[in-house]
Amino acid sequence: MKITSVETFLVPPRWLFCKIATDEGIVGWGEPVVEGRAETVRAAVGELSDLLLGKDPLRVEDLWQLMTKAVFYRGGPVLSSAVAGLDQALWDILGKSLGAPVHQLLGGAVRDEVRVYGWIGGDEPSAVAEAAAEQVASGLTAVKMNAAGRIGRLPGKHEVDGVVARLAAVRDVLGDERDVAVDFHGRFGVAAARRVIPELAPLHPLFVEEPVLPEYTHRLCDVVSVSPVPVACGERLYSRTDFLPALQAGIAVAQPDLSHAGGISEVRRIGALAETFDALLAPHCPLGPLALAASLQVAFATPNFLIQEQSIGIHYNTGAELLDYVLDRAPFAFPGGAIRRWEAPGLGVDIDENAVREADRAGHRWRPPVWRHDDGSFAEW
Ligand SMILES: O=C(O)[C@@H](O)[C@H](O)[C@H](O)CO
Ligand SMILES: [Mg+2]
Repeated sequence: MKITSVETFLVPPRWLFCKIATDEGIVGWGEPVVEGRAETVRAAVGELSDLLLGKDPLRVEDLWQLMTKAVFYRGGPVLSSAVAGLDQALWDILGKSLGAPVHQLLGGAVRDEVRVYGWIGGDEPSAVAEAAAEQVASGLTAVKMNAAGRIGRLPGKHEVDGVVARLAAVRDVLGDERDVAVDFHGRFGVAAARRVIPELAPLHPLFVEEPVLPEYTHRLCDVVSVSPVPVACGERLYSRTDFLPALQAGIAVAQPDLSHAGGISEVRRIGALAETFDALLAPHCPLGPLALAASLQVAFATPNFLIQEQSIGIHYNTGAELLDYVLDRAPFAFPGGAIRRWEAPGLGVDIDENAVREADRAGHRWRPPVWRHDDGSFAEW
């Protein structure tokens, strides 16, 4: 089998899909994207396709080695995301060529369903509580909220009280049976995270996420060591070697994104590395159907797995959602808050190619918001 073409599609709300075609008619789909830089990743995919055209797509690992190493300059969000989506498409082709779902190729299923969570937004405690109620009504048993909106690196009492009040309002709606995780988004500094997390602990968040920015991973241990709540991070880490210091710092939950961290091939290895630190895998995924399917295939076959993020119904992906791009929506249903394992070959996604081509004609220009503090200086989003 030989690869004959690599195409990309810029689809709203903020994603990029790729399609690898072969001379035997089998095609594979993937999602190579980093949010806000879809066109940059699209260019990187175009350059990487030089390494793929004419090659045997079934040699997934050899092609992964080429894509990550034969470029000399390696790693980082753009290149690793480009490789990630192409890697997903290669696994899709491998599975389809063998008539097997990817999780079977990864050693077979270790679980029958994957618990999923959805994001909830809102500024005031009442707004975030309302968003939580909506997600509970949709069937989810777990949600994730931001700790705070625009906030100082060293928040004062009023701001800290606000963070606690937001989580308390959500806990009220969820009761004791459901779970809520709290995303700090790197907005707090190390000292602030050390101060705030113990105050959140009585409300039992499932984990706190990105308490420090990825560039301060060398300070992560100072947060983990005083945190009564499990610490998670990884959406802005792109490889095994990026995860090593975070795991050494003691994170409990590793959150590689299947579309950022080198795809199925590398996230599989990040999961194994995490296991040697007694850490769990909970892939990041505010993305589309291919990224979610790749995450689920890994989850079905990974023992040290916790929970999966998914973007259905979240409000910041406005105008389109992942179900718009699939012909068969049934696999993405989450009765009881969990997605059941399904056995279609490859990634198991029935892509609506017409919808994808149509969406690409409109494209998108999604960018992260730019925030400022009251004094006019830059604020972390
Ligand atoms: O954990 C999450 O889903 C968020 O931190 C998103 O990754 C961020 O808004 C960029 O998409
Ligand atoms: Mg996050």
